[in-house]
Amino acid sequence: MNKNVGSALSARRWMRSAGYAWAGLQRTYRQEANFRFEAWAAVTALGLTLWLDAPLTPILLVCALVLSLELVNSAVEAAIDLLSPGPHPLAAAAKDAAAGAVYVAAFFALLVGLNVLGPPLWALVSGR
Ligand SMILES: Nc1ncnc2c1ncn2[C@@H]1O[C@H](COP(=O)(O)OP(=O)(O)OP(=O)(O)O)[C@@H](O)[C@H]1O
Repeated sequence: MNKNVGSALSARRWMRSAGYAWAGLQRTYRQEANFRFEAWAAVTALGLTLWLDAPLTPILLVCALVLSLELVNSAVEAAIDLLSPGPHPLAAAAKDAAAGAVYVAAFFALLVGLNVLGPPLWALVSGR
């Protein structure tokens, strides 16, 4: 196959996959209150980081981790609801573990946030 035709096809495939991913993000944002809360918490944390001129990389990483895990948690919930509409101990185990992953990430994200943003915020409010 001509090299240019090949790259045009992969670019089109990539655009189509990105479209599905964007639809997944929008659907999760509409349907999951936790995802909306975490998305706005991430926007706030990033805004504060830029305003305080604090290190951006750890905040970017923990925001990406929490939001990605919430998306995976939503995917697990949807798959379990499809596969096991009635109660089942394995369905509970899968959903609880996926939810646990989000909480572990959120807990450590909170610690990173306090560690990175706490000192400059404290200096600002205490006037030091
Ligand atoms: N099919 C099932 N069988 C057994 N237990 C289930 C089942 N579905 C849900 N559960 C239990 O209920 C809990 C809540 O599940 P649910 O699907 O309602 O998620 P949720 O708490 O509404 O999450 P979110 O708020 O993110 O949508 C699960 O963690 C699990 O313990």
